[in-house]
Amino acid sequence: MPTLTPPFPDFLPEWVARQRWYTAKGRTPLLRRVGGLRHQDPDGEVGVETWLVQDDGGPSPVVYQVPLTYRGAPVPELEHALVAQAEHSELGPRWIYDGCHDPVYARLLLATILEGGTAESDGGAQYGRASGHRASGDGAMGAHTGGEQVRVLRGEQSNTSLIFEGEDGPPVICKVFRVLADGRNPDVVVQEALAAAGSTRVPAPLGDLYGEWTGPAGERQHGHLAFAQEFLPGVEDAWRVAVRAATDGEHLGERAAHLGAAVASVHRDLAAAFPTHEATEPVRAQLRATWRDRATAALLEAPELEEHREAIAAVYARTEQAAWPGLQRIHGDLHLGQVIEAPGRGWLLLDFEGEPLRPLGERTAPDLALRDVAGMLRSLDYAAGAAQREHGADVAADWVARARGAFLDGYAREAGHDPREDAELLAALELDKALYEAVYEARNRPAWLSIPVSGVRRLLGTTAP
Ligand SMILES: Nc1ncnc2c1ncn2[C@@H]1O[C@H](COP(=O)(O)OP(=O)(O)O)[C@@H](O)[C@H]1O
Ligand SMILES: O=P(O)(O)O[C@H]1O[C@H](CO)[C@@H](O[C@H]2O[C@H](CO)[C@@H](O)[C@H](O)[C@H]2O)[C@H](O)[C@H]1O
Repeated sequence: MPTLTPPFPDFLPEWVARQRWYTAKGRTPLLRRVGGLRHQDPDGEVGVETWLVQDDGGPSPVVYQVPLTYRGAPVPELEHALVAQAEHSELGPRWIYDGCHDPVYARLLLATILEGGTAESDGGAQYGRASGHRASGDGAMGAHTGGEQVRVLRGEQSNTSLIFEGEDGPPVICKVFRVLADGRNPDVVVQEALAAAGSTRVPAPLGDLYGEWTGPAGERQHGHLAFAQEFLPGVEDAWRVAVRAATDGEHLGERAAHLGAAVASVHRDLAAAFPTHEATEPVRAQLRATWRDRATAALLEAPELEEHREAIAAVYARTEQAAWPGLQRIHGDLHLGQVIEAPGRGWLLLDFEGEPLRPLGERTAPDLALRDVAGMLRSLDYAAGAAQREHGADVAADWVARARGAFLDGYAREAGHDPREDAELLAALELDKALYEAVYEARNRPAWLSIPVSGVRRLLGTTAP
């Protein structure tokens, strides 16, 4: 049995702990291999292996996907992605890299998806599946022959996205899910359903990788490992557009209204493609209980909000008297960073995975479409906060209110009803989102915590948006 010195337990947990996608920041991962597989490098030179590891060191067990490549010589361009340098008892010195940054892994992944390949592994098989949808302007998806340039999308993310651009086919973005959940990933399921319904508000899904691993009780679990879709090069996301506008003192105006209309159109298609439910009293009580539980958990992680405990409960209680619209499938984690502006196509929505900190069952359950509206309203507030924080901008006092107003006007026109008519619900959902954000920032970007904390305080000053 060949051995590696140092062995994986000596370097992998420490490397995982430093990754942006590691969910239990500040703790030491306690990793256990629950699946994985070896890929065959067509040139037989680079070892490619995906590790699926369960971390028992956090508040609850999390399964991570860690693709690694093994090379016999260092690659200077991959220095930033070096996981460890080790000695293999048979092969000699090995440089071990984060596979997502290594083009050899990236091309194998895309080929497995687009060619519908199967790979056997110690934890069960992995299957690639091409979706049959086509990127706009070009149909030749199978023409990806491996000659394209591959790069990793930069920026703050909970997953790792690889971009393939070249002359072999239209550009593709392939998201490698870092945190795995037992069940089909909503990002894949929802985008596929919207594309099948003919929605023009999402990029074309191109295919996915599905795999198996061993669950905590020794049971077989399975879910999506990666998702490939049409990549729209050179586009800007709405977050950049909004922060720049806030910094430059420009109002978003019609652009915000179009954004509202795009969200309303996706909601209409989601309501047609997935089951809808009436918000019966037990359902309402259940949703309120979820908000309250989340608030309790948020106060533990952001203790500066503790003094608002009762005021928060009062905002939720006010929804008891309100009329509730029906529940439907929604985006679930909608913010400005999830929307891109594509030339000639307008705003497109991305990333239907839901809030990564919530359990999968909660993320896929029908919910109020207003939750997404609340997410965008919060995000416009964030954009102003970021313009001040990051760019020292003196954002006009009415910038946020006008952007939010225009967004809601556009939504109302397209949807045929105005979310402002559901003021109590919208306030509760904005508060729930701001509390989620406080937890997210406390864990990931403590320097930004003041943005959602001020948001919570502002929301508690009034119940109207
Ligand atoms: N199909 C696409 N075309 C162009 N850019 C994209 C596409 N998909 C994602 N992006 C860019 O990547 C960013 C992150 O994508 P997202 O799906 O939100 O990943 P994550 O789950 O890691 O947050 C987006 O904000 C956008 O800028
Ligand atoms: O895009 P993700 O699915 O990883 O979403 C997570 O990270 C987001 C930060 O990138 C976080 O969004 C918060 O910050 C945004 C600015 O960076 C802001 O536009 C959003 O309104 C705010 O919620 C998101 O909550 C989190 O789930």
